[in-house]
Amino acid sequence: MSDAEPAAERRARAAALVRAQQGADLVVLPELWPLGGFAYDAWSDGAEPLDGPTADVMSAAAKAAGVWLHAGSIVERDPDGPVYNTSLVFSPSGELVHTYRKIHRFGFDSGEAIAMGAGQEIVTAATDFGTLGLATCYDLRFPELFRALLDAGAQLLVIPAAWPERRREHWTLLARARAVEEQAYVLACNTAGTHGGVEQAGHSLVVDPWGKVLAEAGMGEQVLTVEFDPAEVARAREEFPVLRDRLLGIPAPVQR
Ligand SMILES: NC(=O)CCC(=O)C(=O)O
Repeated sequence: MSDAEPAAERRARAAALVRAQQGADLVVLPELWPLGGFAYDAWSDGAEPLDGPTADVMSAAAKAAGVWLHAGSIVERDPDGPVYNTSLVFSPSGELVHTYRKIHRFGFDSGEAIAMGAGQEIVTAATDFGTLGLATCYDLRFPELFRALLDAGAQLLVIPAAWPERRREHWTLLARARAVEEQAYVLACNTAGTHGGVEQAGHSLVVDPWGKVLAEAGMGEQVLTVEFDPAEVARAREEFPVLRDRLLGIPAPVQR
């Protein structure tokens, strides 16, 4: 995507791509794709409610395709608070069944970190093919969030992102790390093109619970189609039961 593409056109184009995925179980879009992850200037005017234009077209697209749809995230306008970076999950009947407000805001003392509110809730979503654990982009750097998602039953970690090209190695490395660490599938969907002039890395990837990359996109915009068996999560956890050895309550440091 390019900064020059108006949000309405981008929504229509993304909806057509979703509709074309009939037969899939789950479709995932990236973070903040309607306005752009680094397009800070567009956020205030372009923020929308949970029943706004993105939710409308995505609900219809999920229903038309008959798929579970993680529609990436929007800049959510909360009438009673700040804006949030909010992910939307639709059922195959087009119902908005889950939302997740990004917990860790990127930018340190600028950008998202000052323009948006922080989410406060861990969110999982039960589907016919397993429990999704929701996280967004910069969240990927915080393993404690993924441990909390694991404890909440997550088997497939779905991570939309707007991750820049200059840190692409971190993106692929951390996606694999989270898969190995939680013995879960990681479905990491990144933007391509430019957001607010920042070149995006693309390279969406799907990683299995052993850390094997099942598929990885290139840097440009593309639809990545991957077939895998969700039951592999239970098999991996049984065959290599590392999670049983967790120390639930790390001992306090000893003063010497
Ligand atoms: N949109 C983001 O959260 C960007 C995160 C990022 O660039 C990084 O963690 O590096």
